[in-house]
Amino acid sequence: MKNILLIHTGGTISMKIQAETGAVIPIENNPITLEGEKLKEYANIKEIEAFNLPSPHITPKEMLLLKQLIDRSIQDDHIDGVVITHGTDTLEETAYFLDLTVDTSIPIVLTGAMRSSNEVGSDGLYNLLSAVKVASSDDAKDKGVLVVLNDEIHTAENVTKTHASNVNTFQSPQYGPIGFISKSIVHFHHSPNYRTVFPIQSIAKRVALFKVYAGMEPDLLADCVELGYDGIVLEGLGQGNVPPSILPIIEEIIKKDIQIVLVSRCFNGIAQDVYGYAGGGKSLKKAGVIFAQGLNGQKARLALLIALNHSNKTKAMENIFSI
Ligand SMILES: NC(=O)C[C@H](N)C(=O)O
Repeated sequence: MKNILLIHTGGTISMKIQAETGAVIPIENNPITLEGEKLKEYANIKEIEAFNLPSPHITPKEMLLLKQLIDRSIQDDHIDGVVITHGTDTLEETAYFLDLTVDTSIPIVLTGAMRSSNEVGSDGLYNLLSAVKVASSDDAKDKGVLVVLNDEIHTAENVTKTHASNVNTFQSPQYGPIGFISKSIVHFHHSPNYRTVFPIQSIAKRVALFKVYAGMEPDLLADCVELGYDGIVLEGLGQGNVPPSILPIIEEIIKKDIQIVLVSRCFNGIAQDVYGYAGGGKSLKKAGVIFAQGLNGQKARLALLIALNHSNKTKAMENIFSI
C-alpha cells in the first residue's frame, strides 16, 4: 500500500449544516478527520490538520504555508502522494499556486465537497476516497497538481469552479478532464503539457485583478499606482480587447514598470493581439501588455504574483507567460 499524506485545510467538506438555522458552518471536531479510518484499506494514511478555514479565508500566505509543509514532509518522510482537502470556492487557486511552486514528481491531489458532512447526498467522503485512489496511482506521477471531484481528474492549470452548488461544478473549459475514476480503476486519457516550477520563499508583492466592462473608466486603474500595486491582471473583452477609455492609463502604468497581464473574460479561449483599433489587442501588445496563455483571471493573478516574488523575476515572467 502507498503512503499518503492527507492534509486538511477546511471548507464545506469539514463543515456541518445546523438544524436550527440551516447555516453551513465550520465545526471544531472536523468531521472529515474522523473518516480517516475508512481510508485505511486503500492506503497508509498520515493525517494532518493544517488549518480549518472556509476557503474564502485562504490567502496566498496559507498557500505558501501549504507549499512549505509539503516540501518538508516530502524531504523527511517516505511519502508516495499527497491529498489536500480544501473549500471549493478558492480550491483552484491553491491547486494552481502549488502547481507552480512545489517541485516534485509525486502526485498532489486536491479535493473538496459541495455538500457538508451531514447533508443528504454528502459528497465529501466519496471525493476524498477518489482523491486517495488517484494519489496512490503510479499513473498520477509527473502530472503536476491534480483536482479530483465527482469522479473526474483535472489539472490545476485548467480546472475552474463553474457552478455555485452542483456537485459537478469543477470543469476544465479549455481542454476537459485528463482522467476519470470508476469503481475499480483510475484512468488517465490525457497527459498535461510540460510544466516548470518556480519555488518562492515569501510573498511581498501585490497584484490586483479587474474584470474589464463596457464603458470602464480609468480611475480605478490609476488608483492601483497610487496604492503601490506591483502588477495588474485585466480580464479583457473577447479575444483580448479593452475600451479606448482605459488605453492611456494602461500605457502610463506600464511606463512606471508595473506589469499588466491580460486574459479573456470569456469562459473559453485565449487573449490574443488580433484587433487593430484603439484598445484592441494590437494596441495593448504595443503598449507592453503581457498576454497570458488561456489562464483565467484568478490564476493569471497568482502566476504574476509568483513571478514577481521569484528571485529571477525576468526569467519567471518569460517562462510563465511565454514572452
Ligand atoms: N463547497 C465549499 O467548500 C464552499 C465553501 N464556501 C468553501 O469554499 O469553503
